[in-house]
Amino acid sequence: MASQFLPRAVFPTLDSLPRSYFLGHHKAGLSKMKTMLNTIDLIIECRDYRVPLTSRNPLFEASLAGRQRLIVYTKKDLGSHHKKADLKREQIITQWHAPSPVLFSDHKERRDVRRVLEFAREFADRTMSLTGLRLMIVGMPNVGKSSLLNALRMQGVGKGKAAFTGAQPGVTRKIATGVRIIESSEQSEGVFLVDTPGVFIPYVPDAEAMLKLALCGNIKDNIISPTTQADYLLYHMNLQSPDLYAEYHPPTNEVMDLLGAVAVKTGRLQKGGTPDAESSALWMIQRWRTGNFGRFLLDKVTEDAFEMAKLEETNQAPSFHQAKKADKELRRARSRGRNMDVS
Ligand SMILES: Nc1nc2c(ncn2[C@@H]2O[C@H](COP(=O)(O)OP(=O)(O)OP(=O)(O)O)[C@@H](O)[C@H]2O)c(=O)[nH]1
Repeated sequence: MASQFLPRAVFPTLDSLPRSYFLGHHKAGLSKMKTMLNTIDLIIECRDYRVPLTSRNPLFEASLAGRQRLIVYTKKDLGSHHKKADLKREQIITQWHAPSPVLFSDHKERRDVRRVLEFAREFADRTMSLTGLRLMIVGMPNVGKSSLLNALRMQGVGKGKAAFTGAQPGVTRKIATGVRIIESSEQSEGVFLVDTPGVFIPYVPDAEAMLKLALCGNIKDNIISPTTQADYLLYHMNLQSPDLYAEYHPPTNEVMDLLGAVAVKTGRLQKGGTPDAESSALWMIQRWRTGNFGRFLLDKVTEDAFEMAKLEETNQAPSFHQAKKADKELRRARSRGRNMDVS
């Protein structure tokens, strides 16, 4: 009888992974956001549905504190199957943030976009500002801010794209002028939404969190080796079901075996017919990011998970200075060829 496949219960800790991706335009964007706060009536903070704990950026808590905020979990279509368990999970996430309002969105789903618009409309009606309401959309790089803005504008005022979007982070580099998403009415001059550049966490103490953010596309694909990301994806796919990759390989914990099979099946071969592991890894990652290798979360959602994560963050949080120093040391060590990551 064939032995039963056992997925890895934990992913090995990769201490050598970079933990920072805090770029110049992130810092500049955040400073500018702070100076604009007194002209903003409501913040829409976007987080990724697949990583509801990990895509929270503590910088926003510190910098935008005291402002009214709507939290929108984007890319719902990549994590939800619209089943009972998904609704239960969404209830738990909503409770994490009480009393702040929370919505879940797929930018292509009219109903989800309408809910965000309705929230903005009601907020505008309550505020009764004669000069119009100004909203600012913030969040990690590539979380879907500009896509949501475009969807809100299309549905709200029937106008096309106002912001560029793209599959890699860093498409929006500067804070734009507000775009109208709701027409003026008797009560107000309408609602305007200001797009902002994505801002990454200055230092991510947990290597696994960095892998999650890489897989979700919050950092560029060349920061962490694609084969390491694919290995982490394989770890999660195995926890869901090895059937997710059944057309390529039988259940396995060996990423190179799977990548070899993917390379052969998709024609990703180098000279002499050797499998191109890196390009196969990138292909796998892209496929998952478009919902074609399983739709699932990388964070575990439980009632107390949010409080626990915040507590851990307080215990772990190094200062900005420490974070920068640690990252510099790491980069130096990597360039000397020590502490290479597993791939
Ligand atoms: N499946 C799915 N993809 C989405 C959704 N929202 C955005 N995306 C995709 O995610 C990628 C990033 O979207 P953007 O809107 O450019 O993200 P951003 O947050 O503005 O990115 P930065 O400019 O880096 O800050 C694009 O490829 C979008 O098509 C969503 O709800 N579902």
